[in-house]
Amino acid sequence: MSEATLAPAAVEYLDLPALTDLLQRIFLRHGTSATTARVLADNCARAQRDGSHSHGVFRIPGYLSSLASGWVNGQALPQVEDVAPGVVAVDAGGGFAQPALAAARALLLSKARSAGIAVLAIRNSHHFAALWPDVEPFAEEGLVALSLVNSMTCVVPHGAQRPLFGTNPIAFAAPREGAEPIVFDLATSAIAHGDVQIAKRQGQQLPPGMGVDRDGQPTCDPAAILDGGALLPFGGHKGSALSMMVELLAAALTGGNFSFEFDWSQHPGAQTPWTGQLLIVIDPSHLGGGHFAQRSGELVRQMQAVGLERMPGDRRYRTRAKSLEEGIPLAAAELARLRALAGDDKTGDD
Ligand SMILES: NC(=O)C1=CN([C@@H]2O[C@H](COP(=O)(O)OP(=O)(O)OC[C@H]3O[C@@H](n4cnc5c(N)ncnc54)[C@H](OP(=O)(O)O)[C@@H]3O)[C@@H](O)[C@H]2O)C=CC1
Ligand SMILES: O=C(O)C1=NCCCC1
Repeated sequence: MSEATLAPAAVEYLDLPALTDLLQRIFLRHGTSATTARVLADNCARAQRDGSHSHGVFRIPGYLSSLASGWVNGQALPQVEDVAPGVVAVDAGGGFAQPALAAARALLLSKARSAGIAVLAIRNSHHFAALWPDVEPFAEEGLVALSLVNSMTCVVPHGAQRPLFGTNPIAFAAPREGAEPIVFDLATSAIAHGDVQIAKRQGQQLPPGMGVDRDGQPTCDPAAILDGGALLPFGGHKGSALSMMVELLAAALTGGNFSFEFDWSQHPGAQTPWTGQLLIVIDPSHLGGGHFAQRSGELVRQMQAVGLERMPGDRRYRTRAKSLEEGIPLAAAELARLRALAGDDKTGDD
């Protein structure tokens, strides 16, 4: 059937509280604690609201199969350690990274405000989400935040023969006077693993330069990358160096696993990387005369004056505004699957 004769997929709209509630009930029904269900649902619903499609509801089956396989502990109680005036550590207990961050957040914030800078080292944790939700709220409170998390071996270091690094994202958020925070959040691979999975599902080819097949040959076929192939770092040796830095800061520094160190082969269905995460939070009121938000606003104005039309984060903020106005669009079939997973549809297959 040609595209022109295809009926548009049916779409339904939920507001943020309704989607969060639905996702929370799914997590609860599949073995997480109430806190973990609340934190993950909030994270995932906000990703969907902002159009972070590779890390929104697309991830729910992976969360659930990882829980079902016993790979990740949905009941873990994060242990927060007050290490030094500017250092907080958390042992996530083999649970998710986001509840660990939530448990340590107040202490991290008060240390950053009093010392000017504070570091949070999360270890023994699973991060399966977008990274911007971890940093953006700090910038909304006037702080600068940087976070790094490593994932699972699927990226060939520049100049190497086989994969070793994860897709290892870096997210940064800074306050800006009179506007939303400046935020970027990017995988250090040429493309996120989730986007390769989505391309495969949709039968699309990738642009050149994203990955290699099982023989190390360049390919645009997402299936060849996922089936024994690998991704490449973005920007050659430069992205590769940043990915190495993420391994060092998110794993070696926190006490977490490198992307190549965990073995999930005995847990069919496991998809969540068991690694570590680092967050650095700076209170700019201690530095630079305390005018950081004005200065960042000035920088953006100058970037616009030389022709910049789109800042990192603009697409998300636009999608967020549209979602708040119209509701969060979800394919009707996807929403039906989510409702079945929550037990809302007693005839549904979950
Ligand atoms: N948990 C994990 O282990 C992993 C998670 N991820 C997540 O995957 C997600 C997607 O990553 P990735 O595919 O690298 O992200 P993208 O390449 O889509 O975007 C990266 C950043 O660049 C911005 N951007 C994109 N296009 C432009 C442009 N033309 N001009 C200016 N800025 C632009 C984006 O802003 P905007 O958001 O507004 O589009 C975003 O901040 C991230 O949320 C990341 O955290 C990735 C790897 C591993
Ligand atoms: O898209 C990615 O790349 C990843 N996202 C979640 C964790 C695994 C890697």
